[in-house]
Amino acid sequence: MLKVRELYKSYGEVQILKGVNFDVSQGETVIIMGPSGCGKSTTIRCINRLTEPDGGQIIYKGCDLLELNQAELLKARQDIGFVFQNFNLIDRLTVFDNIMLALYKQDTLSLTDKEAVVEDSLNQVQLGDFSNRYPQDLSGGQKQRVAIARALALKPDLMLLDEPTASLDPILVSEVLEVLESITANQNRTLLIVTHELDFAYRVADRILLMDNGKIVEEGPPEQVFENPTSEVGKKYNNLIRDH
Ligand SMILES: Nc1ncnc2c1ncn2[C@@H]1O[C@H](COP(=O)(O)OP(=O)(O)OP(=O)(O)O)[C@@H](O)[C@H]1O
Repeated sequence: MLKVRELYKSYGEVQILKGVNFDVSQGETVIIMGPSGCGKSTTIRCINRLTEPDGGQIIYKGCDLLELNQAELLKARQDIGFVFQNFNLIDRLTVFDNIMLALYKQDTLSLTDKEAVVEDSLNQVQLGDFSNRYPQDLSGGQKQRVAIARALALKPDLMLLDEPTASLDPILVSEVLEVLESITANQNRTLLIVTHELDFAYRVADRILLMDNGKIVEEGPPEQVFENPTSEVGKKYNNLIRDH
Protein backbone atom coordinates (compact mmCIF):
# COMPACT_ATOMS: atom_id res chain seq x y z
CA MET A 1 0.00 0.00 0.00
CA LEU A 2 2.81 2.40 0.90
CA LYS A 3 6.42 2.34 -0.20
CA VAL A 4 8.76 4.98 1.19
CA ARG A 5 11.99 5.20 -0.75
CA GLU A 6 15.20 7.14 -0.09
CA LEU A 7 13.49 9.92 1.84
CA TYR A 8 15.75 12.90 2.58
CA LYS A 9 15.06 16.04 4.58
CA SER A 10 17.31 18.77 5.93
CA TYR A 11 16.58 21.83 8.02
CA GLY A 12 19.23 24.35 7.05
CA GLU A 13 22.58 22.62 7.29
CA VAL A 14 21.26 19.81 9.44
CA GLN A 15 20.32 16.63 7.65
CA ILE A 16 17.43 15.00 9.53
CA LEU A 17 16.38 12.18 7.18
CA LYS A 18 19.25 10.35 5.51
CA GLY A 19 17.56 7.93 3.13
CA VAL A 20 14.54 6.41 4.87
CA ASN A 21 13.15 3.23 3.27
CA PHE A 22 10.23 1.07 4.36
CA ASP A 23 6.94 -0.47 3.21
CA VAL A 24 3.52 -0.77 4.83
CA SER A 25 1.12 -3.44 3.57
CA GLN A 26 -2.66 -3.29 3.57
CA GLY A 27 -4.07 -4.19 7.00
CA GLU A 28 -0.77 -3.83 8.87
CA THR A 29 -0.13 -1.90 12.07
CA VAL A 30 3.42 -0.57 11.78
CA ILE A 31 5.03 1.36 14.63
CA ILE A 32 8.03 3.65 14.31
CA MET A 33 10.18 3.97 17.41
CA GLY A 34 13.57 5.43 18.16
CA PRO A 35 15.37 8.03 20.25
CA SER A 36 14.13 11.58 20.53
CA GLY A 37 15.15 13.72 17.57
CA CYS A 38 16.03 10.79 15.26
CA GLY A 39 13.45 11.90 12.67
CA LYS A 40 10.31 9.86 13.38
CA SER A 41 7.82 12.74 13.26
CA THR A 42 9.57 14.24 10.26
CA THR A 43 9.20 10.91 8.45
CA ILE A 44 5.50 10.50 9.15
CA ARG A 45 4.77 14.16 8.30
CA CYS A 46 6.60 13.75 4.98
CA ILE A 47 4.23 10.94 3.96
CA ASN A 48 1.27 13.24 3.35
CA ARG A 49 3.57 16.22 2.76
CA LEU A 50 2.69 18.20 5.87
CA THR A 51 6.47 18.48 5.74
CA GLU A 52 7.93 18.59 2.24
CA PRO A 53 10.84 16.18 1.86
CA ASP A 54 13.89 17.22 -0.16
CA GLY A 55 13.99 13.98 -2.10
CA GLY A 56 12.75 10.43 -2.37
CA GLN A 57 9.50 8.74 -3.24
CA ILE A 58 6.27 8.20 -1.31
CA ILE A 59 4.44 5.62 -3.37
CA TYR A 60 0.90 5.25 -2.09
CA LYS A 61 -1.30 2.77 -3.98
CA GLY A 62 1.11 2.93 -6.89
CA CYS A 63 1.24 6.72 -7.18
CA ASP A 64 4.15 8.90 -6.02
CA LEU A 65 2.60 11.51 -3.71
CA LEU A 66 5.62 13.76 -4.23
CA GLU A 67 4.67 14.13 -7.90
CA LEU A 68 1.15 15.40 -7.18
CA ASN A 69 0.06 19.00 -7.60
CA GLN A 70 -1.75 20.75 -4.75
CA ALA A 71 -5.28 19.77 -5.89
CA GLU A 72 -4.29 16.13 -6.41
CA LEU A 73 -2.54 16.09 -3.04
CA LEU A 74 -5.64 17.42 -1.23
CA LYS A 75 -7.66 14.64 -2.86
CA ALA A 76 -5.13 11.97 -1.87
CA ARG A 77 -5.13 13.28 1.71
CA GLN A 78 -8.87 12.47 1.96
CA ASP A 79 -7.75 8.85 1.91
CA ILE A 80 -4.98 9.25 4.50
CA GLY A 81 -6.05 10.12 8.05
CA PHE A 82 -3.64 12.06 10.26
CA VAL A 83 -3.67 12.33 14.04
CA PHE A 84 -1.41 15.06 15.44
CA GLN A 85 0.40 15.22 18.78
CA ASN A 86 -1.58 18.25 19.86
CA PHE A 87 -5.10 17.31 18.63
CA ASN A 88 -5.66 20.35 16.33
CA LEU A 89 -9.36 20.71 17.20
CA ILE A 90 -11.21 23.94 16.45
CA ASP A 91 -12.16 25.50 19.80
CA ARG A 92 -15.27 27.36 18.66
CA LEU A 93 -16.87 24.25 17.15
CA THR A 94 -18.57 21.47 19.11
CA VAL A 95 -17.14 17.98 19.05
CA PHE A 96 -19.81 17.03 16.51
CA ASP A 97 -19.01 19.95 14.20
CA ASN A 98 -15.26 19.40 14.45
CA ILE A 99 -15.84 16.00 12.90
CA MET A 100 -18.53 17.22 10.46
CA LEU A 101 -16.04 19.75 9.14
CA ALA A 102 -13.70 16.95 8.13
CA LEU A 103 -16.52 15.50 5.99
CA TYR A 104 -17.38 18.66 4.08
CA LYS A 105 -15.72 17.46 0.87
CA GLN A 106 -17.49 14.08 0.87
CA ASP A 107 -20.12 15.11 -1.68
CA THR A 108 -21.41 11.57 -2.14
CA LEU A 109 -22.81 11.53 1.43
CA SER A 110 -26.13 13.13 2.37
CA LEU A 111 -26.37 15.23 5.53
CA THR A 112 -28.08 12.34 7.31
CA ASP A 113 -25.33 9.96 6.21
CA LYS A 114 -22.68 12.38 7.48
CA GLU A 115 -24.41 12.70 10.84
CA ALA A 116 -24.49 8.91 11.13
CA VAL A 117 -20.77 8.73 10.28
CA VAL A 118 -19.95 11.32 12.97
CA GLU A 119 -21.96 9.41 15.57
CA ASP A 120 -20.41 6.11 14.59
CA SER A 121 -16.89 7.60 14.79
CA LEU A 122 -17.58 9.05 18.23
CA ASN A 123 -18.89 5.67 19.40
CA GLN A 124 -15.69 4.02 18.20
CA VAL A 125 -13.68 6.22 20.58
CA GLN A 126 -16.27 5.82 23.35
CA LEU A 127 -17.39 9.44 23.24
CA GLY A 128 -20.91 8.88 21.97
CA ASP A 129 -22.35 11.30 24.55
CA PHE A 130 -19.92 14.14 23.88
CA SER A 131 -21.33 15.54 20.60
CA ASN A 132 -22.44 18.87 22.03
CA ARG A 133 -19.38 19.60 24.14
CA TYR A 134 -16.69 22.08 23.17
CA PRO A 135 -12.98 21.17 23.16
CA GLN A 136 -12.34 23.44 26.17
CA ASP A 137 -14.63 21.21 28.26
CA LEU A 138 -12.65 18.06 27.46
CA SER A 139 -9.58 16.48 29.03
CA GLY A 140 -6.50 16.02 26.83
CA GLY A 141 -7.30 12.34 26.46
CA GLN A 142 -10.86 13.13 25.36
CA LYS A 143 -9.59 15.76 22.89
CA GLN A 144 -7.24 13.23 21.35
CA ARG A 145 -10.06 10.68 21.11
CA VAL A 146 -12.14 13.28 19.24
CA ALA A 147 -9.18 13.85 16.92
CA ILE A 148 -8.99 10.10 16.34
CA ALA A 149 -12.76 10.02 15.64
CA ARG A 150 -12.28 12.85 13.14
CA ALA A 151 -9.62 10.82 11.33
CA LEU A 152 -11.80 7.68 11.42
CA ALA A 153 -14.80 9.56 9.99
CA LEU A 154 -13.09 9.83 6.62
CA LYS A 155 -12.77 6.03 6.59
CA PRO A 156 -9.19 6.44 5.43
CA ASP A 157 -7.38 3.51 3.89
CA LEU A 158 -4.24 4.58 5.75
CA MET A 159 -4.05 6.26 9.15
CA LEU A 160 -0.93 8.11 10.28
CA LEU A 161 -0.56 8.90 13.97
CA ASP A 162 2.26 11.16 15.12
CA GLU A 163 2.96 10.51 18.82
CA PRO A 164 -0.74 10.57 19.71
CA THR A 165 -0.09 10.41 23.46
CA ALA A 166 2.98 12.66 23.63
CA SER A 167 1.24 15.75 24.93
CA LEU A 168 -0.96 13.94 27.47
CA ASP A 169 -0.75 13.77 31.22
CA PRO A 170 0.48 10.19 31.97
CA ILE A 171 -2.85 9.42 33.69
CA LEU A 172 -4.71 10.10 30.42
CA VAL A 173 -2.39 8.12 28.16
CA SER A 174 -3.99 4.74 28.80
CA GLU A 175 -7.51 5.79 27.70
CA VAL A 176 -6.12 6.86 24.32
CA LEU A 177 -4.00 3.73 23.97
CA GLU A 178 -7.04 1.56 24.75
CA VAL A 179 -9.02 3.25 21.99
CA LEU A 180 -6.10 2.86 19.59
CA GLU A 181 -5.71 -0.77 20.51
CA SER A 182 -9.35 -1.44 19.64
CA ILE A 183 -8.84 0.36 16.32
CA THR A 184 -5.75 -1.66 15.45
CA ALA A 185 -7.65 -4.87 16.25
CA ASN A 186 -9.72 -4.27 13.10
CA GLN A 187 -7.72 -6.22 10.53
CA ASN A 188 -8.88 -4.02 7.66
CA ARG A 189 -7.17 -0.93 8.98
CA THR A 190 -3.70 0.10 7.96
CA LEU A 191 -1.94 2.21 10.55
CA LEU A 192 1.47 3.80 10.83
CA ILE A 193 2.10 5.10 14.34
CA VAL A 194 5.01 7.00 15.85
CA THR A 195 5.14 6.41 19.59
CA HIS A 196 7.44 6.01 22.58
CA GLU A 197 4.93 3.66 24.28
CA LEU A 198 6.89 0.42 24.41
CA ASP A 199 4.24 -1.86 25.96
CA PHE A 200 1.62 -0.60 23.53
CA ALA A 201 3.97 -1.12 20.58
CA TYR A 202 4.77 -4.64 21.73
CA ARG A 203 1.06 -5.51 22.00
CA VAL A 204 -0.34 -4.00 18.81
CA ALA A 205 2.41 -3.81 16.19
CA ASP A 206 2.61 -6.28 13.36
CA ARG A 207 5.97 -4.74 12.60
CA ILE A 208 8.29 -2.32 14.36
CA LEU A 209 10.56 0.07 12.48
CA LEU A 210 13.45 1.27 14.61
CA MET A 211 14.92 4.59 13.57
CA ASP A 212 18.22 6.10 14.56
CA ASN A 213 19.94 9.20 13.27
CA GLY A 214 17.71 9.67 10.22
CA LYS A 215 17.51 6.05 9.03
CA ILE A 216 15.60 2.85 9.67
CA VAL A 217 18.19 0.67 11.37
CA GLU A 218 16.12 -2.41 12.14
CA GLU A 219 12.66 -3.76 11.39
CA GLY A 220 10.60 -6.82 12.15
CA PRO A 221 7.88 -8.19 14.42
CA PRO A 222 8.07 -6.85 18.01
CA GLU A 223 9.35 -10.15 19.46
CA GLN A 224 12.26 -10.15 17.02
CA VAL A 225 13.16 -6.46 17.30
CA PHE A 226 12.81 -6.19 21.07
CA GLU A 227 14.02 -9.67 22.13
CA ASN A 228 16.74 -10.37 19.55
CA PRO A 229 17.86 -6.96 18.36
CA THR A 230 20.80 -6.44 16.07
CA SER A 231 20.96 -2.62 16.20
CA GLU A 232 22.25 -0.45 19.06
CA VAL A 233 18.82 1.14 19.47
CA GLY A 234 17.16 -2.28 19.51
CA LYS A 235 19.56 -3.37 22.27
CA LYS A 236 18.54 -0.33 24.35
CA TYR A 237 14.87 -1.28 24.04
CA ASN A 238 15.79 -4.86 24.92
CA ASN A 239 17.43 -3.59 28.16
CA LEU A 240 14.35 -1.52 28.95
CA ILE A 241 12.13 -4.58 28.54
CA ARG A 242 14.41 -6.66 30.77
CA ASP A 243 14.38 -3.97 33.48
CA HIS A 244 10.61 -3.68 33.27
N1 LIG B 1 10.42 22.73 11.38
C1 LIG B 1 11.64 22.44 11.85
N2 LIG B 1 12.66 23.32 11.74
C2 LIG B 1 13.90 23.00 12.18
N3 LIG B 1 14.22 21.84 12.78
C3 LIG B 1 13.24 20.94 12.92
C4 LIG B 1 11.90 21.18 12.47
N4 LIG B 1 11.15 20.09 12.74
C5 LIG B 1 11.98 19.20 13.35
N5 LIG B 1 13.22 19.71 13.46
C6 LIG B 1 14.37 19.03 14.04
O1 LIG B 1 14.54 17.80 13.37
C7 LIG B 1 14.99 16.80 14.29
C8 LIG B 1 14.07 15.59 14.18
O2 LIG B 1 12.79 15.98 14.68
P1 LIG B 1 11.59 14.93 14.75
O3 LIG B 1 10.44 15.66 15.38
O4 LIG B 1 11.38 14.30 13.43
O5 LIG B 1 12.19 13.85 15.75
P2 LIG B 1 11.48 12.68 16.52
O6 LIG B 1 12.30 11.46 16.30
O7 LIG B 1 10.03 12.62 16.16
O8 LIG B 1 11.66 13.17 18.04
P3 LIG B 1 10.69 13.08 19.32
O9 LIG B 1 10.60 11.63 19.67
O10 LIG B 1 11.42 13.86 20.36
O11 LIG B 1 9.39 13.70 18.92
C9 LIG B 1 15.03 17.45 15.67
O12 LIG B 1 16.36 17.81 15.93
C10 LIG B 1 14.16 18.66 15.50
O13 LIG B 1 14.57 19.68 16.35
